[in-house]
Amino acid sequence: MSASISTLPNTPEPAIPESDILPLSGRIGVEIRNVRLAGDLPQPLFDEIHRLLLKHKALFFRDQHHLDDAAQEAFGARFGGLVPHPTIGALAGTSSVLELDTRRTGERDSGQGAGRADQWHTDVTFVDAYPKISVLRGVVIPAAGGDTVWSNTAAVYERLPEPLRQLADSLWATHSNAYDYAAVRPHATDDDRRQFDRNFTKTVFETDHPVVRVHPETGERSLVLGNFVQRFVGLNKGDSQKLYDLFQSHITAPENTVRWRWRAGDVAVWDNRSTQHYAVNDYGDAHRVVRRVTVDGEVPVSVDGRTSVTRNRFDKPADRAA
Ligand SMILES: O=C(O)CCC(=O)C(=O)O
Ligand SMILES: [Fe+2]
Repeated sequence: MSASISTLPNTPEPAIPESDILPLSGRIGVEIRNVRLAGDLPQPLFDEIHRLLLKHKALFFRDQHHLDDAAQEAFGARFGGLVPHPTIGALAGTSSVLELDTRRTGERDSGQGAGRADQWHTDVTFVDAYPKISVLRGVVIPAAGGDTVWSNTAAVYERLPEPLRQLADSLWATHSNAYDYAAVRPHATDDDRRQFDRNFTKTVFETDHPVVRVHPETGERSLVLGNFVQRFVGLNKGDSQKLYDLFQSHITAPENTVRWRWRAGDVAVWDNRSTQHYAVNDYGDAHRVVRRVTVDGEVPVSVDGRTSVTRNRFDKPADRAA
């Protein structure tokens, strides 16, 4: 006699069925279907989203048109306390939203050039306890272009040749928001430069992070680099640049990345402790607006148990900040 339903072991329904989890590449990123993001998601569903985030590093949800700033913040706050950007602050009327709008410079400039984050980076690594998770919502998306690419820096670390892994384990890097804007933005106007000084770097931070951090939730090791790195501790600029390029070349290798083609209403969530990302700047003058909330992070811990330190934090002198 075949087992009747009532005698089958009691396996609970998964909070997200397998068929709604779509891998987007071999090493990072899944799209999750049929979930309506909100601050009041049932706990089992939220726990599953959190578990998938730790596993896949980046999650993507289409058609979240119901989300406004407050609802995006409410969903983000399920992961922990939200933090505004340390120098730009929060969009008016929100507690922590950062807007990247290609038509708005000045007050709203992210410091990455008129809303174009086209440098490989991890968010806000110039402070010690930088955000652990970012939640980004597509608001205005160009008809073509404007994709974002993420890299899995834990997968990169795991696949480094052993001698490079050992080197990375032993290195520390100084990160700062006061990077060489003119070098990164050769076409920037004097006004752009002044806005950068006035907003993004009105307070300058210099923080030393281990190049390899141990993830506080998974125990995985990942690389902590990206465009806020100034130099490696104990190395000069020239040697630092070569080593940086070497490690970054592994991070930006297509095999370690996922690329998301945005539509308005999409939401991307990434584990900022084990990823870098890059907003592709290929849409000319087309309008693009995205809004981000970030969740307060932990101070990174190195493979030998030491923690990151902010070495320097100072306000720009009045003549630069004016
Ligand atoms: O514009 C994007 O797609 C990404 C912007 C970015 O770097 C961020 O929101 O942290
Ligand atoms: Fe970013």
